[in-house]
Amino acid sequence: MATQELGGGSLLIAWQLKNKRVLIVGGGQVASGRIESILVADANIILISPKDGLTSRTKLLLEEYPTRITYKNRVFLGPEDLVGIDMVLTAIDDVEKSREIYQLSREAKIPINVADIPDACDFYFGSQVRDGPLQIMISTNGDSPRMAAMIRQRIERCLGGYEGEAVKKAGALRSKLKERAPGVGGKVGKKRMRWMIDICNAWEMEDFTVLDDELIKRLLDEGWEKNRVPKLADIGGSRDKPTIAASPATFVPYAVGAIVGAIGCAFAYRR
Ligand SMILES: C[C@@]1(CC(=O)O)C2=NC(=C\c3[nH]c(c(CCC(=O)O)c3CC(=O)O)Cc3[nH]c(c(CC(=O)O)c3CCC(=O)O)/C=C3\N/C(=C\2)[C@@H](CCC(=O)O)[C@]3(C)CC(=O)O)/[C@H]1CCC(=O)O
Ligand SMILES: NC(=O)c1ccc[n+]([C@@H]2O[C@H](COP(=O)([O-])OP(=O)(O)OC[C@H]3O[C@@H](n4cnc5c(N)ncnc54)[C@H](O)[C@@H]3O)[C@@H](O)[C@H]2O)c1
Repeated sequence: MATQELGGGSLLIAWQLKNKRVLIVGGGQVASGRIESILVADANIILISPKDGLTSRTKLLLEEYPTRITYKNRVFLGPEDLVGIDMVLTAIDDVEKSREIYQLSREAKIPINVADIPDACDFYFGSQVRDGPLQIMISTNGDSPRMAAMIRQRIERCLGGYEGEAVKKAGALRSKLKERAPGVGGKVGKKRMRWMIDICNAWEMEDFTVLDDELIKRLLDEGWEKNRVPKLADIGGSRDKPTIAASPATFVPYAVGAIVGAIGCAFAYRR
């Protein structure tokens, strides 16, 4: 199989911004979208923009997140506004000023995005689908932001609405598993990864959404500890009814569970 030609794109990464300080210059429509993206990433915002230029969406965000956003009712002043800043985003209707802020940020080695000048960006924003911890980014690398938004809508139509919750529960299972079998790499790491892959492959994605603390404990007791891959029903869980306590007599061993799972998957993937 021929490989796709490498090049002409950008590096799509999930930048960890928690507790970092992000300067946003401008308070208009574009800035309000940037504010939301940065709040999602758990960073702190310093917003510089004269009050008369704030849109109602930006004002609402300032009201809703007073401790996460430090607001400065003025224009950008100069290098002093960049002190202690980890990332700069500008969304202002002033190209000269944007370029000036870009130069200052480069000198200070702070990564910057200038909303309307692609060649003054260290990184671009993308169109994104967000569902809890699940984020999907679409980039056309500057070729067509409108088409990026349209492709996002297509992806949204294909999703079932439960994927974010399923991912969140899989995350809860993984962290409980790591508590029982701690350590990075080595034999335990390999075994842990193998078991997580087997569980994810054997379960329907929707099944994860019903996992709670009790079911996670049972899954680890009956699955991880016994080197098995039980299905949701095997641990007393159900997508139709509330959790019931699983008695040892009702526990279906892995082999039977795998056959049922395979049939289930075959149905799930038929469209
Ligand atoms: C994805 C999204 C994310 C976001 O901004 O959060 C985003 N733009 C969105 C929408 C959008 N932006 C524009 C239109 C009008 C129609 C059109 O031009 O297509 C629409 C459509 C609409 O509003 O529906 C105008 C526009 N955009 C840029 C310029 C400057 C230029 O191109 O020179 C101009 C003025 C062009 C001119 O003057 O003609 C530049 C950039 N816009 C990017 C991102 C980066 C490249 C992303 C990529 O290519 O994948 C990049 C390079 C820099 C950056 O901003 O990071 C968001 C979709 C959110 C969503 O709905 O999902
Ligand atoms: N990248 C994109 O996706 C995209 C999409 C649409 C528009 N744009 C461009 O992004 C820019 C912002 O768009 P908008 O719709 O949010 O504009 P807007 O006019 O609604 O907002 C501009 C904001 O910048 C503030 N401002 C102006 N000069 C300032 C300064 N020196 N210091 C601090 N704040 C200042 C204004 O008070 C206002 O709040 C425009 O140039 C627009 O062409 C980019």
